[in-house]
Amino acid sequence: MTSLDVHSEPEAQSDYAAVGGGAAVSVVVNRFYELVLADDSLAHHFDGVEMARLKRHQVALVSQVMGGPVAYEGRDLRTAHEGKGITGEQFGAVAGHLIAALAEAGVPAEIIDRTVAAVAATQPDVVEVPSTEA
Ligand code: HEM
Repeated sequence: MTSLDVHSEPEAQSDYAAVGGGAAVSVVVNRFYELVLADDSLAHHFDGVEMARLKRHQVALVSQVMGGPVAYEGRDLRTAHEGKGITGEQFGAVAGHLIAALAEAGVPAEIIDRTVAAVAATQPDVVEVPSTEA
């Protein structure tokens, strides 16, 4: 290795830094909610929800799971989704929109996989009506 090898410490950077930090995460989250609200199977859940606040919390959550210097300080996810009757299918659709928004922003597949795995782990807290498919 020479002193010109700028890639000598690839693991030193968080996924958050690798994708471009807070500005990039904001772009992804804005696009994510555009896709969610355009999806007729999901949009009704967001009637009357203050989207600016929701986006702020979602940016913090995604930043945190990507290893950014941001702490999510919203409600715990079980409390936030309680009583909404969210189904396994709806959860899958929301996760799909997040993947699409990340991919559109040019986020590398490996980082998408890690981010979505962290989000998928929240399923037991969000879903109240398990998918009918086995
Ligand atoms: C894919 C995993 C999901 C994650 C990580 C997630 C994350 C979040 C977060 C961080 C908040 C903000 C909580 C707060 O403001 O304190 C929130 C709120 C909300 N989520 Fe989710 N969510 C997910 C799936 C879903 C699904 C599938 C639906 C329904 C289709 C949904 C509907 C909502 C609604 C309606 C709110 C606003 C609640 C309110 O302010 O009253 N979420 N979610």
